[in-house]
Amino acid sequence: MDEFEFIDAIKQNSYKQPSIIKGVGDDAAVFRQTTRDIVTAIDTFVEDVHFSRSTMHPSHIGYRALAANISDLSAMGAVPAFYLVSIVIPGSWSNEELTEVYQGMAELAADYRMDLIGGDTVSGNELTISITVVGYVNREKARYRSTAENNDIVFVTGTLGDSAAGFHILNNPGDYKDKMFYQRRHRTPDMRADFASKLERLSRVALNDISDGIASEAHEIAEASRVSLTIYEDKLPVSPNFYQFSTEQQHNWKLYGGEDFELVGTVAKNEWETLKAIAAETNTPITPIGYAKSDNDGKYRVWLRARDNRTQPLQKKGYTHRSG
Ligand SMILES: Nc1ncnc2c1ncn2[C@@H]1O[C@H](COP(=O)(O)OP(=O)(O)OP(=O)(O)O)[C@@H](O)[C@H]1O
Ligand SMILES: Cc1ncc(C[n+]2csc(CCOP(=O)(O)O)c2C)c(N)n1
Ligand SMILES: [Mg+2]
Ligand SMILES: [Mg+2]
Ligand SMILES: [Mg+2]
Repeated sequence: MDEFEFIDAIKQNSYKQPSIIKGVGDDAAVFRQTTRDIVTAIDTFVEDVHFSRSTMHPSHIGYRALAANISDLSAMGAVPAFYLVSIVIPGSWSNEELTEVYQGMAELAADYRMDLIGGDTVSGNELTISITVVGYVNREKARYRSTAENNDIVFVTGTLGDSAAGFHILNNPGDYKDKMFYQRRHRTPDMRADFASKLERLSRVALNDISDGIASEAHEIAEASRVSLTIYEDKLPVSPNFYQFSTEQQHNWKLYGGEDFELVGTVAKNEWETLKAIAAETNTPITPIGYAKSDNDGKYRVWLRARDNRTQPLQKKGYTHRSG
């Protein structure tokens, strides 16, 4: 299959989004928008950095690459609409495997009526997938990291540390409780897009998605909003059998593991009940885990409070690609 046959094989025959004017097949795609604001993001996934063939089937690789991007749209409160895929393909990947990568993306895209409207195909040394996503929000309704305020409640969706646990299990085969659950959370993470877009009913909410670990993302909210956050360690939600892992693994995975693609945010106390109602409507577990304070020394810290009330600064560490 040459480049052109490959593009032919992966392209959609019809589009679901009414705003599309030109999809795959020209020099660029065209869509029209008059009333809503457009939200766009890109994330890149590299073999042996973000995924490996030993722990992921090709369809999981596609699924998770698109999932991570939908997660960024969700963190903006946007409804997903389009995606474009740039792929670098090494000779060692077969046509069947590449088709499965795209099928993994298409499976998740179908849940959100997303259309594949373009991309780029080149050969190279490591399988590398960059996905650009486009979504919509109603005017002025994009949700930013920078809007947390004094006395807000800090909340998180779902459970933390499952993806890192799943990655550990895939790399260290053995007997584990809920093995399939953890593997699924790593390979095909749950999306919070429906919950996130309904948050437009709130007058204000700060949002960030958890790709690097809640420690890192909580700092991003604190710094962008110029507030300090206090998080209660024993309130951080974990899955029922998470206790099977060592204390150190639990601590590291839930705070710094990343790739859970849950949402962390802050909301005013008087809108907590509305937030809970939206969570119930969309079957989204949410947990209050702490609070925001503006009375600080200009450092905008994140504090971690242990069960015995001892409070320490939470380090802004997680999975980072470049240091120094
Ligand atoms: N190479 C780059 N060139 C231009 N802008 C960039 C580049 N890398 C990141 N950015 C921008 O920096 C901001 C933060 O990006 P970052 O990738 O940290 O966010 P994220 O996607 O939420 O996190 P993650 O990549 O861990 O999922 C975004 O506005 C992003 O578009
Ligand atoms: C083979 C393999 N090695 C390591 C990891 C773990 N990992 C990779 S990137 C990342 C953080 C998010 O990255 P980004 O900031 O690029 O979104 C994490 C936790 C993995 N999933 N697969
Ligand atoms: Mg990014
Ligand atoms: Mg993000
Ligand atoms: Mg991201």
